[in-house]
Amino acid sequence: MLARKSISDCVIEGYTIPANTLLFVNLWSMGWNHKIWDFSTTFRPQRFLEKEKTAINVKWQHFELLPFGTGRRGCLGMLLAIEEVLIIIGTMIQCFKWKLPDMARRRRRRATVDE
Ligand code: HEM
Repeated sequence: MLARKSISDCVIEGYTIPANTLLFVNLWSMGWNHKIWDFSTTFRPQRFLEKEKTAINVKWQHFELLPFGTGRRGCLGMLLAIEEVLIIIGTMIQCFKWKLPDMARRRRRRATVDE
């Protein structure tokens, strides 16, 4: 959960936020928001590679995607983490045989048909 304190009085989308208010950013809701993401409830990692979305990255500039937070208190380990995740996933793919459990396979088939 991202949390920040407002440093001064401000108005956001018509809501007055007094200085020193603790604000929580609902990242879960942003990730599932169909106004931001097509088929937001479907597991489609390729969405990040698709043409219209390629301009969006995780490096603090695009507020629709904030796995590492943003601003002054954004994740200090982001660049290291991005490298590490690639190595970890690559190693796991190489070293194990992967398959979905039956239930997930059925759900995935249904999701593909719905699209
Ligand atoms: C996939 C891996 C990681 C994810 C998703 C992640 C995510 C996050 C998030 C969401 C925050 C809070 C940011 C905010 O409040 O705006 C954070 C803070 C932080 N992360 Fe990470 N992180 C990851 C890996 C790492 C690694 C590998 C390191 C260090 C080597 C690291 C060091 C830190 C530190 C020091 C903070 C606190 C920054 C501050 O409060 O000023 N993180 N991280």
